[in-house]
Amino acid sequence: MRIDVLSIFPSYFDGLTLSLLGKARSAGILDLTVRDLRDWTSDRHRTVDDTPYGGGAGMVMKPEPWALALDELAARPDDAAHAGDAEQNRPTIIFPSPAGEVFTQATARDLSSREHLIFGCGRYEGIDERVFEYAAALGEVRLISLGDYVLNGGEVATMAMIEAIGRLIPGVVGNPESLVEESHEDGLLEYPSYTKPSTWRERPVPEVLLSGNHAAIAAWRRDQQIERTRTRRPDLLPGDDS
Ligand SMILES: CN1CCN(Cc2ccc(Cn3ccc4ccc(-c5n[nH]c(N)c5C#N)cc43)cc2)CC1
Repeated sequence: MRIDVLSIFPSYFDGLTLSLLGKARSAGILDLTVRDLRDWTSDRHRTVDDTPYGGGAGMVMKPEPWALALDELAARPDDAAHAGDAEQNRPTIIFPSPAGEVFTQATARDLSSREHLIFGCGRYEGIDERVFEYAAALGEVRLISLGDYVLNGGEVATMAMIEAIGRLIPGVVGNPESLVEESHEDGLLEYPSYTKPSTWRERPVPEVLLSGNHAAIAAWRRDQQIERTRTRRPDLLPGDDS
């Protein structure tokens, strides 16, 4: 998979050279490039924002640098490998946005199957709306929100999405088994985990986990998942219409 990130704060993504994603990049499983949007400006001040038409607080990101950057990234030579299949060749262009669809594990799984993702990290009060229309001619455009709270830009959301997507790419996580029993993978929150010592500061590990009875352990874990989901996230339970 290829991932391109556009941001005016590219160093935000230095953390992606670490740990599992860093190893995946070194192993060639993940081709990730972070670019500074200002590289597509032409004035001395490398301007990317301006005042909003119609008034209002703050600044809006100018469309032209985005269009020039997306033109270049959406047509990178790697796509020539799929020159024959136009649809396969088109990237998925993701703009983090408080006005977007909410990012879930299902979104991560969907996006992890794509060939080429481009993340456009906005700042200020957002990006000129015409950029999203322009980008639709280059690929599938998705406005995606990390959740119902306001961040200062798209970088933190992009980091979270890349981590959630990246760990689903075959070969990134050493033991694919660990991707199965996770919160949200089966629609429920995960069961509690314990390790040595079996009693820690007078707190014992639940007896069933020491029993060796795998059927009883599986049943206890499922019960824990259901109980945790019922008390913490009833909205995830089937039949909940909240
Ligand atoms: C006219 N007014 C109407 C109210 N808006 C509100 C507003 C819009 C953006 C920002 C800052 N910002 C800029 C780019 C950008 C991308 C993602 C996110 C983001 N926030 N929360 C998530 N889950 C996010 C994600 N993912 C925030 C971003 C701040 C405040 C401004 C304009």
